[in-house]
Amino acid sequence: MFFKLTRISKSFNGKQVLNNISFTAEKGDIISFIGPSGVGKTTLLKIIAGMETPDSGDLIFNTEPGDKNPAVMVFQDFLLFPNMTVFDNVAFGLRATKTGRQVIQKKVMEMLDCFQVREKAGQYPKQLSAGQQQRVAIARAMVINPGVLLLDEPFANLDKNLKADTALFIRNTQKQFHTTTICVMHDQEEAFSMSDRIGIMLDNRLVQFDRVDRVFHEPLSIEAAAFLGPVNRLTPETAGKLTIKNNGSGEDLDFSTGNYYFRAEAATISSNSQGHWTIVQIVFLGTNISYHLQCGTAVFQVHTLYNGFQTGDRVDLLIHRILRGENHEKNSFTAGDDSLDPVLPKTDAPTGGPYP
Ligand SMILES: Nc1ncnc2c1ncn2[C@@H]1O[C@H](COP(=O)(O)OP(=O)(O)OP(=O)(O)O)[C@@H](O)[C@H]1O
Repeated sequence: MFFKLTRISKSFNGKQVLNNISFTAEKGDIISFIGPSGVGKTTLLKIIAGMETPDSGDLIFNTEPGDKNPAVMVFQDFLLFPNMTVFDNVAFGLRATKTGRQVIQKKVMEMLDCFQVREKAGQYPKQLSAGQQQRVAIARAMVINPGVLLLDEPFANLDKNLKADTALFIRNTQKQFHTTTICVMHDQEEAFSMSDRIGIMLDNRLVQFDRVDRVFHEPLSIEAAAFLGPVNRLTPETAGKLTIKNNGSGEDLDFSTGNYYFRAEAATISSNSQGHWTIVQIVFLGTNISYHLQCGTAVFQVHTLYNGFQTGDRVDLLIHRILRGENHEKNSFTAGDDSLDPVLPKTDAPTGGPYP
């Protein structure tokens, strides 16, 4: 354990913004918290940074952050000093600790090398691209050897391609330095590509905290699954109008519980003029097409590669992988809390993709 939060709660003006948050971070972990706006992600980061005090709960560090290993937070707008060169921006924290000139020169240039902005050392922030500014901001934090690096929306100001590159870059550099890194963000793709573990925050609670693959493939609740993309809830009526493959144990599934569902990507459709399902809408998503299929009053979304279907076509629906999860209100999850067993996911299908 590197540090551990146990049952952290926080309210502002009587409104709860964090409800009983618990998790454990290991040394060198890259952890991202994702969730809708206002669920308390930045507040959580500030509590870890020591900038906010929780109303209740404990934050326990294995090695308490101090001058030699501070908890450093890089904010969304990363606030480089506009009137200082890149070199001086990165050197700022070291100068504040009265480090010698030669040591500063060496450490800063090493960091600029590592973050691939050495040739920008003499330039000012406004002469850099958004991605380069972001890298300088992280270099400025890293040069003072943080015990824990806290990144608030690190991709907020970057375009899509730059987000993907920066996510990989942050992952590789953080693994090289073995710096425990906690991020909060809206960008799911980047969270998945960058992190070892992900926490999903909904309604001011941590509803799932696990390895990236498990968060995606074994959601603990339909709400956690739905946060990552469209899901379709099965009823006895709809389940009778489609084919289910890879149903794992072969146990009878009680669709009347409403606890079974599938992701939009976990199904394929095939042409059948007598099929139960009619394509009622087609939405272009880029690589994939989102087909909206109707049967009676039910409308499901299926994401597949373009395969020439038109609105009004009748089709059959094949589900490759069914998920099971209760409403997260019932499915209370407190990761890292030794006094409680985390609720284990209950999938019926074998774990792991890819979907055929
Ligand atoms: N210092 C404060 N005083 C009063 N209310 C605050 C304070 N800080 C945050 N809040 C409120 O707490 C709630 C959670 O804010 P927070 O910034 O933690 O959410 P978030 O999940 O990071 O949102 P976003 O994704 O939009 O940045 C918001 O309603 C916000 O207005």
